[in-house]
Amino acid sequence: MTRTSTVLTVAGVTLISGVLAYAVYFDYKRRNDATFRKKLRKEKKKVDKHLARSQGDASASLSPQELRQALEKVRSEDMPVSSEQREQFFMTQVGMGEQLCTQGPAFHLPAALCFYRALRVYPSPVELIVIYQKTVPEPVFKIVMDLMNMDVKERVEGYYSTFPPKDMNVKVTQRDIGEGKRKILAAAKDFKAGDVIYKEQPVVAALDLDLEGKGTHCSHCLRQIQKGMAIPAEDDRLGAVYCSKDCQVKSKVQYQNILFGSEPLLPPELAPDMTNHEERKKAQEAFVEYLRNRGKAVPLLVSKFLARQIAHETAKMVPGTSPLAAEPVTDGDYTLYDHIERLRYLETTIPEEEVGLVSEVLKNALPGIESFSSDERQAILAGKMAYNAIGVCPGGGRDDKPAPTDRPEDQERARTPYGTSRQIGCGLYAVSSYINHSCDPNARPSFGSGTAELTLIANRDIKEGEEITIAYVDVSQHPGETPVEARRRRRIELARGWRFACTCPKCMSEGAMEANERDSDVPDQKDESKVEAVVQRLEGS
Ligand SMILES: C[S@@+](CC[C@H](N)C(=O)[O-])C[C@H]1O[C@@H](n2cnc3c(N)ncnc32)[C@H](O)[C@@H]1O
Repeated sequence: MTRTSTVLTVAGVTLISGVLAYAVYFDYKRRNDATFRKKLRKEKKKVDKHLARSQGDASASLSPQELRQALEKVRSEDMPVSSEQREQFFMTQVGMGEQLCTQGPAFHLPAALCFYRALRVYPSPVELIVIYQKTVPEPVFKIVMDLMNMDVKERVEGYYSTFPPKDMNVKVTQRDIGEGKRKILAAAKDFKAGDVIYKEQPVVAALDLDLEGKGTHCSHCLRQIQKGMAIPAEDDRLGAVYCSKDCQVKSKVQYQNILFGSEPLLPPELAPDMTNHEERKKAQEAFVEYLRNRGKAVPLLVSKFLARQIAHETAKMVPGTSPLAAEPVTDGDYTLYDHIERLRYLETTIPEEEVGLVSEVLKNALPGIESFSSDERQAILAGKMAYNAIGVCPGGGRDDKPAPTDRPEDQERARTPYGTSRQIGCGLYAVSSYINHSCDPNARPSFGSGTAELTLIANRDIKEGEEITIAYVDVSQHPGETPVEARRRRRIELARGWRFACTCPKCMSEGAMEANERDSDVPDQKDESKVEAVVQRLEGS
């Protein structure tokens, strides 16, 4: 068997037999996540070393400029769109690559470019790399790996040059904080007090559990619904209702059907219906019961995020899927995973029961997908939601939220200057996740449309380049509270919720004035774990 037929036969099994949607999730993840990138670098080193031991080769001495030029050329080419076109393109490129390989070292680069083009359209790049490794001559394989590394690296490093989108008037930069750097959101132009800095839709949002299923608020955009106007979900174990057809459809295709509905996820021609409907219903009912008993938003946010990612990836592969399912968070090439990957998170563990319930729901919707929701992945996502979610408080929020029964340190908090006790729900926002806290913030989140759409408003004039801050907690001085008590209250809340000791200018200057108190209640910023100990001590005092 020739090399060509080896590549085509092995690869063709997946291509021709129709790609099962979930294969892509794992490859996509690996292509984008840190572990995969590490693996790539290791592979590259191995090949480099081996080539260095063998005789010098023309292709081994390609300069980074030559490589970049070649990569840019491939990137500028149009990609085939339909699955048939992609399949045809793949076959042609692999065939040409194989032929060019036989023409000698001078043709190694063009050969590698053909293999690289084929790799770009292949749904399971990791699998294909393994195949290439076994079938493509080593110097050519090395160039393919170099191209892949450069592409992935530039994609990763180029993120903040296109995100946030220019029309949001902000940028993510870094600020030196002595013992390291902290990411900040900075103004990209001057703003006047009262200006709208930007508006942002959530990546995912969830109603507080006491409102979910009550029929009073839209489960998708969180808008309050007038009595009698709620549109019930067609088929939903959580009892979701919507304010409009638009919200109903978006919710269904982005996550609701996967988590709480009963329609098959893939069309029968792509995959026979693999679900056991009774089991799927049972798994969803168990998850809903858990959500209701736990009463916390984070598991719902995590499961909605996972489902949205699955819907998003599936939509890319399945012709005829609603474009709403693949609706990007921002324009551009970056996906949900790119956005969430860069966010900081709180180290957390989640109950084994919760991991199992979410996995069961996903597995019963699309068998095989459960390995996408490992306990580690769910814990990281939960930590990201807990760290970054913002409380949704239209009109300043509500005052009928049931008082929490958990111990103060176990209560769920979302970042909001109005106080978590006033929110109707919370959301994860790709851009607003980067806003740091200040006890004297220069901006505030507002929900003027009555939905989870966040409008960031300037509290005072802000100069281009200045850091934008919001208050994560209620930083006002309450009636009857001294400034010292107010400072202590907000700092305890910050430490309990997000485990950091606030270093905003207001805390620093007040702290300097209250030097004695600072010694006892402001822990060393280097060791955030000490904050918890301080909080415990303060609680007892
Ligand atoms: C949601 S993230 C904000 C973006 C973050 N600075 C980053 O580098 O990605 C929140 C985290 O930033 C840090 N942070 C935000 N405001 C702070 C403040 N006023 N003082 C100290 N740390 C702060 C804390 O570690 C906090 O948990």
